[in-house]
Amino acid sequence: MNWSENAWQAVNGIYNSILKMPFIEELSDGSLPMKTFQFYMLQDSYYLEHFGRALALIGAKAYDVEDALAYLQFAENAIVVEQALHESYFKDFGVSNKGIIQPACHHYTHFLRSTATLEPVEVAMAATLPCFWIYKNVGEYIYTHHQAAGNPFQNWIEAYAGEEFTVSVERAIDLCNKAALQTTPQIRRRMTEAFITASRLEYQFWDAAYNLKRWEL
Ligand SMILES: Cc1ncc(CO)c(N)n1
Ligand SMILES: Cc1ncsc1CCO
Repeated sequence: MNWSENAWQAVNGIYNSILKMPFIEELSDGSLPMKTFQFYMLQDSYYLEHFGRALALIGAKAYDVEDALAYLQFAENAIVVEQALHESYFKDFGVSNKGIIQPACHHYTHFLRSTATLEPVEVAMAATLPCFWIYKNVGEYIYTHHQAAGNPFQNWIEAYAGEEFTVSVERAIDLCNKAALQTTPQIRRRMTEAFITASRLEYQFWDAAYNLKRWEL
């Protein structure tokens, strides 16, 4: 079993819990309240900015120039392509002020930022992998099992279930497997730990959006 198969097995319970979340069910059938989706989108635009910065740091630290290029391209995509999706939703919502980063987004982005800065590059690669992999699988799951006509979230679903995103995800998985193969058992274990933590934070991110969880003070 390669590193990614083993890591996915470790988060299979988290992934299955994510599929059962009310946020995902209501996103699938189109019934998610618009203000909930709006909260999510605004937080997610902050998330993608910092995710992009973390990917760029990984690109800067990568051992091979090929890996550097891949992560710099992921970084650019996260910031440019995804922001376009967000901008179009912001226009639909009439949002002019994004507000501040709320706790779940703050936690996740700072986990990515500190891991990318302080941990070995292999661990940082593993920390960013759930963002790719869980979203692709959730996007495909919704796309294949829960097509609802006239779903207002169809653009979102198609962005993550799409071919272009799949290519990036497979590349990120391959690069993590290569990194795991070339590193020490100790760092490999830390990669898995970071992968699990990021998967938990994916769950928390949706849970917080569903409950509109803001700073209490
Ligand atoms: C929180 C989160 N994780 C992953 C992705 C996928 O890019 C996203 N847009 N938002
Ligand atoms: C993981 C991810 N999410 C949005 S863009 C991106 C990188 C894909 O190239």
